[in-house]
Amino acid sequence: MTLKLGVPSKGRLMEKTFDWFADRGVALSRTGSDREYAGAVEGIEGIALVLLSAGEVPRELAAGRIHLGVTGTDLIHEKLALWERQLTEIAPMGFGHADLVLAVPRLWVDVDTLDDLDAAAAAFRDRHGYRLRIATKYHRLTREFLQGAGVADYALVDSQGATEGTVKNETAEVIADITSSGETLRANHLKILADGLILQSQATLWQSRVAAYAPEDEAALAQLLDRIAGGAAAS
Ligand SMILES: Nc1ncnc2c1ncn2[C@@H]1O[C@H](COP(=O)(O)OP(=O)(O)OP(=O)(O)O)[C@@H](O)[C@H]1O
Ligand SMILES: O=P(O)(O)OC[C@H]1O[C@H](OP(=O)(O)OP(=O)(O)O)[C@H](O)[C@@H]1O
Repeated sequence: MTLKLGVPSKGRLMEKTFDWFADRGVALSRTGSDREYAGAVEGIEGIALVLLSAGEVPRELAAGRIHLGVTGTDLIHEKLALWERQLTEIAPMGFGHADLVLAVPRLWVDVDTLDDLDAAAAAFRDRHGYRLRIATKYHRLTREFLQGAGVADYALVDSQGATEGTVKNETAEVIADITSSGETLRANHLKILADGLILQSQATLWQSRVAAYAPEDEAALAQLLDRIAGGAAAS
């Protein structure tokens, strides 16, 4: 058996994940051609690299097909209702910081809080005959948050990307999406509700509690946890 480590296969999360492990004496690399999803781990024996989409890491951890995985807190909390039973959080990694927020058109001058949104949602329904639409890919987290806030008069619209564009495209009035620099919200004339922070996320290393661990996997894991406990080497 080998200990399977799942990491995002491309983009900002992959590069920063590789740097984070390198700082702890574990070299992750992509092997083969640019387009081949194959990788290698050097520095600790018995670990295999699995390259996959950040969005699929939660499912693979929960199924026990990978032992360790890197992805954002947002994706774990959204996709795994029972994540605390299925996973252990090993280490927040200090990058991939993003806030999941509720945002409304900047032109809605009377709507700055969840209470305002609640009132606006009722007025919207009266005026238009259908519910205020909130576009998001974070269905569970958004529903839970709005339930906690007592906002019920809305309909979720699925948006798997370019969510901020849905307001201009008139397929939604409100969005729940992640923001980092805030540029995308600003460019799309949206503002965050004052109490509209749903979740703060960052890239995190998770361990599956349901995967099978052979003795050699336990040994590789112990070595890796030692390196992580030792922190980043001074560069
Ligand atoms: N602008 C951003 N700044 C920082 N972190 C971000 C940003 N956008 C997304 N993230 C984080 O990166 C992780 C992956 O995001 P996302 O689901 O958008 O994946 P992706 O890069 O589109 O890859 P894939 O489509 O393969 O899943 C999430 O945890 C998210 O919080
Ligand atoms: O606050 P900012 O720094 O502008 O970043 C936020 C944007 O980044 C992510 O989009 P991504 O680039 O992953 O594309 P997507 O919308 O297709 O998911 C996110 O969905 C926001 O749109």
